[in-house]
Amino acid sequence: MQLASITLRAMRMRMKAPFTTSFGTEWDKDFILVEVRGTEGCSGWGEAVAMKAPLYNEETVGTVWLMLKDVLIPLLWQQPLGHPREVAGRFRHIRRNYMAKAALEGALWDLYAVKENIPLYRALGGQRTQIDVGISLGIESSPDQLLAQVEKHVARGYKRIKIKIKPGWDVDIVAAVRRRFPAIQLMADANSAYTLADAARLAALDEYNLMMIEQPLAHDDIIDHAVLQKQLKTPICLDESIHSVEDARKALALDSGRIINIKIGRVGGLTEAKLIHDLCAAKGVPVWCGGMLEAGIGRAHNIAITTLAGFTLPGDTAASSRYWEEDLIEPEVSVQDGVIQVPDRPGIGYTVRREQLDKFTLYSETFRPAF
Ligand SMILES: O=C(O)CCC(=O)c1ccccc1C(=O)O
Ligand SMILES: [Mg+2]
Repeated sequence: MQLASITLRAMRMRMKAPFTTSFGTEWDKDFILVEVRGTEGCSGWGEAVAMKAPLYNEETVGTVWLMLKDVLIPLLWQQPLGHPREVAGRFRHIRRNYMAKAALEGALWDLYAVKENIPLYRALGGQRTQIDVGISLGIESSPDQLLAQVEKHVARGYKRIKIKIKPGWDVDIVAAVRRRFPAIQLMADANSAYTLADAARLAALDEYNLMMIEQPLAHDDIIDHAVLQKQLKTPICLDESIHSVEDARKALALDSGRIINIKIGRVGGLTEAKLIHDLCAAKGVPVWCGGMLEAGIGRAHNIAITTLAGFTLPGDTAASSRYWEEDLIEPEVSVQDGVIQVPDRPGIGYTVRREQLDKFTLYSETFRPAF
């Protein structure tokens, strides 16, 4: 793969509504887009999912920019790349910075698929032509407001409802949602808001037939999660704690959780995401694709990875219109009866709307190989 240039864009897009988790409220979405250009003029696109502040993990929009510019892009210029699956190896000696790596690797996978004239999901070995999706609903200012959100999205056909919990917004809220919607597939995500001292409170959730409880304990823990899992009937799903297939192997060996949320950005890219998928498939552990409130390009990558056979549970990839007045891609991601039709066009399968991109670009910089 010959590269002519790489352009980074710092983006800011206003969401339709603020999104609140146990770690805070997000309204303006700041993120970085990566465009890799081949020598024949084709482009591949990637989206970095790091937030403005290090609340979900340690990366930020600022650290991603720095890593891409000073470390990762220069590594690409060193020698030509044969195939995008080599990118992860090229970056392996660089510690962490998974979201920065994933954004660049994703753009290279897209460029590769465009040049091969095949859909990205096919390049990854995906088979599904449609995927089931759920939705992640943030913390609201009252239980009634959350119930209204649940009602609205159940009516739209989302196959699974995830609600965010934190101390003080947990058992009563889950009980209220379950009382009103006895039959829906329901789960809760704590974003690391609890400790083992809360085990009894978390065990009280066993009564409500949740599909899983996502990341109840610390973002860097797999030991306490294993202790907690023994006290719960509800399966634990790990999100923040898993950054690699090695992390996944260790967590499954300890029984720290029985389901894994795979986020491409959190694990350093599509290649590592696929390795985690393959490990879990071999062990009969269900996986699903998480979300980071992505705009269209990140959303398209999530759709592509979800076509792998082991993604047996509905993920968090909701419709563009759940987040944005107007997305950056054409067509937008649409959900009908809880299903997304996977686009069969080359690359990510959606067209990037450049005029729309320019509207939300705060700053951009282009890098070229030095000869
Ligand atoms: O709708 C989405 O993209 C998923 C939203 C979500 O749950 C989330 C959003 C931002 C950061 C972390 C998480 C999470 O899965 O923990
Ligand atoms: Mg989560």
